[in-house]
Amino acid sequence: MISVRGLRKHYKVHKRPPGLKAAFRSLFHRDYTAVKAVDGISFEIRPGERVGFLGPNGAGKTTTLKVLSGLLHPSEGEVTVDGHVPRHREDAYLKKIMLVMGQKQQLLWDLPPAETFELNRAIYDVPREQFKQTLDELVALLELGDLIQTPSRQLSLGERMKCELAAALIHRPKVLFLDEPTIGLDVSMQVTMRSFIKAYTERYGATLILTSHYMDDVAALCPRIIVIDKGLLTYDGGLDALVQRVRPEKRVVFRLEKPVEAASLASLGRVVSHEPGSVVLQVPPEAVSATISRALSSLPVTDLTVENAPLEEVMSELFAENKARRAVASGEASP
Ligand SMILES: Nc1ncnc2c1ncn2[C@@H]1O[C@H](COP(=O)(O)OP(=O)(O)OP(=O)(O)O)[C@@H](O)[C@H]1O
Repeated sequence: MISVRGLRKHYKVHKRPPGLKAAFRSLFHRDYTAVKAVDGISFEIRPGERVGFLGPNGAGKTTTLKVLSGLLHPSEGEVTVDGHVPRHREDAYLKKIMLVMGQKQQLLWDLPPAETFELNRAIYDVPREQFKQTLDELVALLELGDLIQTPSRQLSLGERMKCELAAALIHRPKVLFLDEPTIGLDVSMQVTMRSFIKAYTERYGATLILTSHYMDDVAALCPRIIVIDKGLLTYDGGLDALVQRVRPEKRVVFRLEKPVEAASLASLGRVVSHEPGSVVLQVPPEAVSATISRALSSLPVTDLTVENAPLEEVMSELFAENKARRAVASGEASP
């Protein structure tokens, strides 16, 4: 469905030193440097897959999504989506995809979302009957109700994001590019958006590429993740496999009937947190059952759960690993 081979996107950026003299000189002679936003990445995505596209700030995620949706031309490499070359921006292609960027809006500011929906219906040439059916579904699934008749400028951020998503789905795209769709939303709105996106992709067999700095979005939606860092692909595989590779240790969470002394925990494992009513230990996977049986005989345990490390920690550890590897590589490269 999506094929990316050797994609590079380098931006040419004008650089000049500060000061009036430099400003004057730059009128006649401009110096440029290349920003390697994406520097040779390849991946394939099958129809109906949901993939998290992750990386630290400035990694090249948005740039890649813009290339995939045809807004930017690649500097090098081959990209196809469902047999189309995105940069040709054929009508047939634009009818199959959608791009929603959490920080950009397409809703008409002074008019109700219903007007944007109608405009998109006309742009995408959606038959009236299908439009009505899709809109009814979207209104029900996203609980939009009367919001679609309220001027967009009067909507809260979360209400607006729900309407943004609905506007982008009016033509029932098969491929969704979602760039930070839950940014700035409160926790319950994030949950609503996630379950809606999942329901939509399952219902229509749609393919999803999602970027998000909220790991709960990724955990809820994406069995597979692709990580890029400084324009290079550093991981492509299962989310679970990444957790096992980066942070194989397990967290055992014990709920306690009464507080315990810190000294009684030291021999059980690494203490991640210690509260009056609970304690969290980090232990290697092979030591989980032994730790549990020792804890049950020495602590007033009322309940316990075994968990993986939080995804945020796994990702920040991976980014730190990548940074350290780059530092070593550049150290080795320098004389
Ligand atoms: N139009 C542009 N001109 C020059 N450089 C750009 C342009 N757009 C992006 N960049 C640079 O390209 C790099 C990748 O940017 P991009 O927006 O793709 O990153 P990102 O992974 O989406 O980051 P974030 O998580 O912060 O949104 C950054 O160094 C950014 O400064």
